[in-house]
Amino acid sequence: MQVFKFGGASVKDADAVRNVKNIIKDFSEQKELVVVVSAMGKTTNLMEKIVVDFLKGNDPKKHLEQLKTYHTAIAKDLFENEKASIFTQIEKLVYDLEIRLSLRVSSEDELYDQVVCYGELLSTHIISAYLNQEKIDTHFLDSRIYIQTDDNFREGNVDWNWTSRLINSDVKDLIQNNVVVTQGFIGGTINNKTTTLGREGSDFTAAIFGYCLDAEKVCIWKDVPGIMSSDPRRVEEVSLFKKLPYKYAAELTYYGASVIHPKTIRPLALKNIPLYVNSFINPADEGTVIGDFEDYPSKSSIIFKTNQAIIRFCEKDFLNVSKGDLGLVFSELSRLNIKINLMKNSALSLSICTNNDLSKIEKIKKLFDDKFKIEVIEDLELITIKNHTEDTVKELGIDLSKVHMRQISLDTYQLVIKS
Ligand SMILES: Nc1ncnc2c1ncn2[C@@H]1O[C@H](COP(=O)(O)OP(=O)(O)O)[C@@H](O)[C@H]1O
Ligand SMILES: N[C@@H](CC(=O)OP(=O)(O)O)C(=O)O
Repeated sequence: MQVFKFGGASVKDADAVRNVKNIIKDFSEQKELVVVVSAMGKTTNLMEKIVVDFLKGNDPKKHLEQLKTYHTAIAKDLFENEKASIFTQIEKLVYDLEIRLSLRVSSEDELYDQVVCYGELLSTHIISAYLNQEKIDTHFLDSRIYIQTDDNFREGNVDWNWTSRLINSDVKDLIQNNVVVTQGFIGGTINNKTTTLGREGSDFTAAIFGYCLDAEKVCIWKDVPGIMSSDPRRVEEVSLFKKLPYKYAAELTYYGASVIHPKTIRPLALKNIPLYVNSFINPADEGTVIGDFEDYPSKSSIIFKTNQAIIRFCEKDFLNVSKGDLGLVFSELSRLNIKINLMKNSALSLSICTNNDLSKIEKIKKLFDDKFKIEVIEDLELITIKNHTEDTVKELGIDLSKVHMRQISLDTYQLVIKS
């Protein structure tokens, strides 16, 4: 069996959905298939606006209306029968969401997950109904019942044992006669609360299904030809990696290559399941395959990680920083799930480059205000060059006097600059 994943860009309008249908149709005649789908276009950003509006006490009606109009317009273009049940389903989902907003929750993060999931629920309802209309026998699967997580809202941790058992108990049978369509990005807890797996987490969902079902391969369909030496939106001259070892791909995603979610590689590598990255624009093209390959690429790749901040813990009263409870700093960073993307220490300070999550940074400031003088620099970008050469560094044309942090090793060159 195989797992396909289609992200927001691949289902952003009716023509895009028709293209996805053609890709599935070509394939589904011969094979068992699970299709993981994200929210349409930029819907998740809109869902986040609904949450923010609601928390500010503003009426989210305008955004709810936008949500309904966008999905209804796509459905109108796709469905021949204007009385098809999908139209009632869209209305009902948006109505449910409105009710959901008024129900009690124990935290803002919990509310976020209960709301944001509607993007994926809308897209999968539309796509599975459309595939059925197009005579592709399709089963709609609610992934919240199968992907079991803890209640760490906004970044649920997968319970692999239950998830694997639940997926195996049903999905293996379902794929015999149907294409199974399910949501990326969302899971559920033992108390039937919805959780999410972290922004852009649908790639990870595909890897979870692939792992649990011992897939022959997982294929994520993107708007690029595959994994390139850099983000083609940022760098003009890029080349395609045809083959990548799991470890190299894991490194690229760790440094911030947004083309694959960082959690995707591990489950697949553990079972030696190849991950294909293909273009939904040119589906017949070769793309990239990530697998158990020996050869580490030697060409340079440049990775941009935006929305970064530096937290600098500086000495107070000339006390060497290393005497100032560094162990405690690391344990609090870990407790707050603050990821260290780059780190540098000196006699007088410890600097950490991390994702610019203001609420977490505020917590750190409060915790260590008495021990260190804490400085925060925001609006930064972390640039990583793998296999750097003098030329690749020069081509970036960065004024080194404006660099906030720099680290160079034999095969990796990293710097943090104002974005
Ligand atoms: N090394 C890279 N190779 C290819 N694409 C990259 C790379 N780094 C970043 N990207 C970006 O990733 C985008 C695809 O990922 P994303 O937009 O998250 O897809 P989706 O939402 O469909 O899952 C591309 O449009 C490209 O701009
Ligand atoms: N819809 C979610 C999950 C996701 O993975 O989306 P995409 O596949 O479009 O990156 C998000 O935007 O975060």
